[in-house]
Amino acid sequence: MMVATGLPPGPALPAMAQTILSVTNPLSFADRCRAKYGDVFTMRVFPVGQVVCVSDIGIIRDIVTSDGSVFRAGEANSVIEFVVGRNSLLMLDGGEHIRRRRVLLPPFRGASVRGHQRSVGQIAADCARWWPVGRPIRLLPRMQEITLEIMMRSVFGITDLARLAGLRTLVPQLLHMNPAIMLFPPLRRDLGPRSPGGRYARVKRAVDGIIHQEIDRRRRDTAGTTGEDVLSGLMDVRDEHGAPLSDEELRDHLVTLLAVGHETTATSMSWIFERLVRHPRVLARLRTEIAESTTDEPEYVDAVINETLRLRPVVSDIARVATTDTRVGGYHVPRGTMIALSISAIHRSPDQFSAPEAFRPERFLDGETAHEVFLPFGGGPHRCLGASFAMMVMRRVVPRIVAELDIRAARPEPESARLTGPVLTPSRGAEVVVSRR
Ligand code: HEM
Repeated sequence: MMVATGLPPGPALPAMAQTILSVTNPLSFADRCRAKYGDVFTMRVFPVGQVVCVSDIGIIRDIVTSDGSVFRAGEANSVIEFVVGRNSLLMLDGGEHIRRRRVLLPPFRGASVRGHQRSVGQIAADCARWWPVGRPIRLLPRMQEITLEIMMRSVFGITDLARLAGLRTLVPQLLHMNPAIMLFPPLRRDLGPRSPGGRYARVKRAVDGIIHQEIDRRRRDTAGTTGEDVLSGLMDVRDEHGAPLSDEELRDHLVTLLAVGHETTATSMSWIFERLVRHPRVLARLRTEIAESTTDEPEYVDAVINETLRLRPVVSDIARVATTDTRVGGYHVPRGTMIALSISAIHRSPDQFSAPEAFRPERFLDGETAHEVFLPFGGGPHRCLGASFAMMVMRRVVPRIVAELDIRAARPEPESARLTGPVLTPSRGAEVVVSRR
């Protein structure tokens, strides 16, 4: 194959204009670029610089399943190391990543995840009970309340009311930081209580304090770590030398799970309702299937979840950095280049899905959808560790809400997708009106 000498072509717009378009209108901007430049093109995005965007399934599969020697996730995620810590899976690649990931896997296997089903459904019902009726509400913050509660109880296993109350206030501040802190590392310096870095450091210290209190409590607990929650599972694991995880590792893993698990799942559930209220036939069938199903998990619930993850994959792009000079799609890509692998483009490609823009959950029941091109949780060594957990949460929360509430759109126009950090969110926060059934 001929190797072109420069980076792939891409839009000539100023970097700031490309940045604004890729945040406010990511799907249609990327579609326009693809239509003009093909499946591999270069965008210029502030503050990263040149980003090679890929929407060819073969290239994506090769990069995602590679061993991390050339295309690394750790480098691509380094911007959040100051939040999640250096032991986080998000910072690692290669052998070290595989070793740590193996240690983290047991609490995320099917049987362990199923243990949380009952409490998850109850948390959803308890939260939804307080939703105001008869006027427009944004579902996104309400779904975030539900998933935060689930993370605190099922993942952290916290029961102490003061700690729960503390995290309820602090976690949103930790995760919704001032974007300037993320973009400009010098701003992270603690220059006193009123500086952005000082405020952030205070929140982080408070969250870490609560996590360490919880870890200490478990270590002191003479009954041992027999809880059902993920933290108990992590405290039980031993590495290949028989050593338990250090407090610092436990903290980094818990904050990572919170950072990547809570908003992704909440946003997916918001998109599910954003789509459902605009597709009354699908909502009606879902309601009937839930009411009449003889199993705990009607197939149609999964089909609705999957169809939403297909059209609105909350992680729309998987990021890697090339750590040596290499080739991508016949182009020379220099070391240090950021690569964005577009899940949303694959999911909406007419080559892979018939009538790709149509919201039609049935496509997941009639065998039309090939497993290899449905990638909402990524693939390869970095595939989402919490995929089963996220699916379990959505399978419990969505039917509970559908069964207990009537939901309609607050406005007829569909919500567009925009980027909030790395997550594809509905532009009006999934605005609906609910009433009790
Ligand atoms: C609908 C919800 C979710 C979606 C769509 C999602 C999607 C993803 C994707 C696409 C990746 C791969 C990133 C890459 O290859 O670089 C990923 C990684 C990850 N996810 Fe999820 N996720 C969800 C929920 C969760 C939950 C609930 C948890 C944990 C409780 C979780 C934990 C993780 C972790 C730890 C990784 C890093 C894995 C590694 O690098 O080995 N995710 N997720």
